[in-house]
Amino acid sequence: MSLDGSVERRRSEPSSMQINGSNGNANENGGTSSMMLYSPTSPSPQSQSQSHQRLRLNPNTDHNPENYEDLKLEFNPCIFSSLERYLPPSMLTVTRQLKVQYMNDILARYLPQGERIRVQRHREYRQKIIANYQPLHRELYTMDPATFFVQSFVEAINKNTEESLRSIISEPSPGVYTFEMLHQDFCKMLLSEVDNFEKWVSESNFRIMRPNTMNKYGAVLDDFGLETMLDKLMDDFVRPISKVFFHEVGGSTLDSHHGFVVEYGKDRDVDLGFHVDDSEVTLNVCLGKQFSGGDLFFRGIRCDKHVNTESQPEESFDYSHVPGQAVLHRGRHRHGARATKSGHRINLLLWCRSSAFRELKKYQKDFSAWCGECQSDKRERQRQSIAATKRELLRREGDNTVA
Ligand SMILES: O=C(O)CCC(=O)C(=O)O
Ligand SMILES: [Fe+2]
Repeated sequence: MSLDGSVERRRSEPSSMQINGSNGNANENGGTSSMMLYSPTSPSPQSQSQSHQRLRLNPNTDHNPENYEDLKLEFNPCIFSSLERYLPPSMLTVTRQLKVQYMNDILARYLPQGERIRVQRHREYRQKIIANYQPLHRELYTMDPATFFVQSFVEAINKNTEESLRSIISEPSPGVYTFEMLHQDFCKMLLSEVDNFEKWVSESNFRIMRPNTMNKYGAVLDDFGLETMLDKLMDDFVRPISKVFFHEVGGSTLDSHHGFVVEYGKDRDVDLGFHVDDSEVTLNVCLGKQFSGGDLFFRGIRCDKHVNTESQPEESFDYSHVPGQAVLHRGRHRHGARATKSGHRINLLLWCRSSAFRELKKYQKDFSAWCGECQSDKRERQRQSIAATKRELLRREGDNTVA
């Protein structure tokens, strides 16, 4: 594949696309609300033996679920109370203990023990940070649109029409959307909070998890208390935009996120190899500071099957970061970041995911609604079918003439 030259040189496995996943906390909370409504495509031996354990497709809203808070359970007690409404009628009258067993078996099928241990460890990791880290700017931890965002952005979101969104958003290349978003004061404040966090990390010798599998520097904002604020950012700001521009990849059903900062420059990461994100929609906003270089390069949108296919010249697009300005793109839009040549560049990333879209994707083969390669395959099939029809018509015409 002809990728960006500098990226090919830097990476040890240049021929295959990297999937940039989060470190240790991938999709931790994505999917719990809808997963139990679907059966796995190929059931494990364990799940086959338990295939009699079926849940209702829709919750029984007349049923009043039990409280499980007093029990020591492997999963959060709230999940049991919610899940109880999905139990088959015969299970609603059995003892609480039997219900727990039944639901526990079902939940265990979806979250294997290794995964549960990892989630538990990550929860403990976060608790350790929250118990010891003293935030510098408490006002960052609660969403305040008037101080976080520029006025034009808030107004367009408040109007919440396609027209108002289009009035502030540009699409310099298909599928790449840019707009003025963050207030300079907010950028400065977030930069100093990140500095403060990193100072605490180094002074306390705390071993932190980096944001993803490709960056050696940067920090996960969700891990030091900003999760609730970033949830609001996704729910109230990214989702309304994604509903309009990324509907076909679950833009209207984004329900979990991974929020972090990446850092480039001297003593930090230099560039970022060609990759796709573990997200349906990615929000990338430059926070500053002074820098040169660091452009994003895009090379077309692809589904899993076509992720390593050639890109077309018209799919190449370079974007220069501007502090405060947001770039919004599909996670499957192949991209990377060129070397930051001088100064220090820090960007806020919010990988937004849709558990509903991920479930649906398992049953789909044709992604021509958004994958560039599926689209050209489809065009080719249509071209061949038209050519075959024309040949057939000509043949019949010939037959008629002879007759
Ligand atoms: O450095 C950038 O701006 C890109 C970061 C990115 O693509 C990512 O973290 O997934
Ligand atoms: Fe990325």
